[in-house]
Amino acid sequence: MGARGARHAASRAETPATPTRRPRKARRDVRCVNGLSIAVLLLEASDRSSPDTRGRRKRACHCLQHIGTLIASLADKVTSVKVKRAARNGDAMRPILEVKDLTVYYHTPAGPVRAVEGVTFSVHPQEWFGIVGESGSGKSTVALALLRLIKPPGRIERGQIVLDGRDLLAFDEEDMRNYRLAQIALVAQGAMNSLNPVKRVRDHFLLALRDHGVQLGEQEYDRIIATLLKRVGLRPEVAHLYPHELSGGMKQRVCIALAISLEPKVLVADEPTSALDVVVQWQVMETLRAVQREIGAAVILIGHDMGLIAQTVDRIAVMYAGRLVEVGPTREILTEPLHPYTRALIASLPSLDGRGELRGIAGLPPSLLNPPAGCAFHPRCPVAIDRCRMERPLLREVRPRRWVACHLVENGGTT
Ligand SMILES: Nc1ncnc2c1ncn2[C@@H]1O[C@H](COP(=O)(O)OP(=O)(O)OP(=O)(O)O)[C@@H](O)[C@H]1O
Repeated sequence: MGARGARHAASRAETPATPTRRPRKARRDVRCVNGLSIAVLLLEASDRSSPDTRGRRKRACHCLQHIGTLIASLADKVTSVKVKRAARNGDAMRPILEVKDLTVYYHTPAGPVRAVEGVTFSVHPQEWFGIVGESGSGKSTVALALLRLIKPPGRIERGQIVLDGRDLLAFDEEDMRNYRLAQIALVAQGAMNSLNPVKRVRDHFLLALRDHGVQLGEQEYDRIIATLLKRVGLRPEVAHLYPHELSGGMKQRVCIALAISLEPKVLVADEPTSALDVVVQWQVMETLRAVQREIGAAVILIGHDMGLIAQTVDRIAVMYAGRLVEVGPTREILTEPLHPYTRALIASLPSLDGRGELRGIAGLPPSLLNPPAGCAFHPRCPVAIDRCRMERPLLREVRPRRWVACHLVENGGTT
């Protein structure tokens, strides 16, 4: 239970207990529904030879009235469940996060580094959305920009980051500070090194909670911290340790526990398993999956390892040289990649049976100080045509839920 959950639990505990005894009328309704007794009553009612026919008819009529009432109330319940479900589906259809035309440059003495250019995507509630690409393609810059954590010489040049209907780029610094962690939180790349080496784990939680106005007694803090640590598979005693006393995997779990402490709606995880060995990577990903299920957040999972990301996310966005080149459902992207860069990324994955050559991507990613004209991938693209060298392709929806930025991909997704 996070601090928010603790507040809810406290308010529930204050509500006086209500008696659970079922009201008499409802018991009678249930008795009436018993099909056999109704049949008997009706038969009895129609039995003219019976000495108490009128009395039995009356009882049968009452019984039918109850059935009518019960059917009406059941119909109401079904309708209300349907309405609620429709509302929920409607909510699920509405993105929790909409990023539009996000553009971030680093202003260096050599000129602006166009780290992120015109990035547009949306994420739905509880969705796992992956962003993959080679080193230097701008993934971490997107992650930092989503939380407005870009530091000089970096600057968000334009765009919108709409979280649950509110544009974060229009917030003042104080509002944004309140929103971070509470509404959108980051498990940063190398997050384990972001723990303050001279502070115990407990102090990191206290700082985060107090900074967001969670004022509690010491025991209550300890209880919440223990619950958060438990959520990520750590013992409560870990709270009293210093970061250097933790393994890499434990540090990363502490960072995840910190990020979910206020149960944000969106969790951004930038390479959460980099620098961890494969077994610990798997454990950390399991932890992330478990906490996501508990708090119901949408997760943006960022990394360069297409294989690792694809195992987890519902949709993937492929990034190249600061731009998105393809976005779509994971399965479709893996089975039928449309952009030549996505195809090259997938071809570079090792296959399970170990057969087939491992194919790297020829050439190097371009400098973002001076990106090539036209499509930034054209110098490395095996199928580039003249148009690719001159005209930059736009990200277009070529078929439902499939977005591709390539001149060679027609509408409908044929190359
Ligand atoms: N502080 C900075 N000053 C100047 N350029 C920067 C700065 N930070 C990042 N860049 C440049 O911005 C571009 C995008 O970097 P970014 O770290 O976002 O890429 P990435 O895809 O996350 O890479 P990696 O996977 O290696 O973290 C790169 O060309 C990088 O050199």
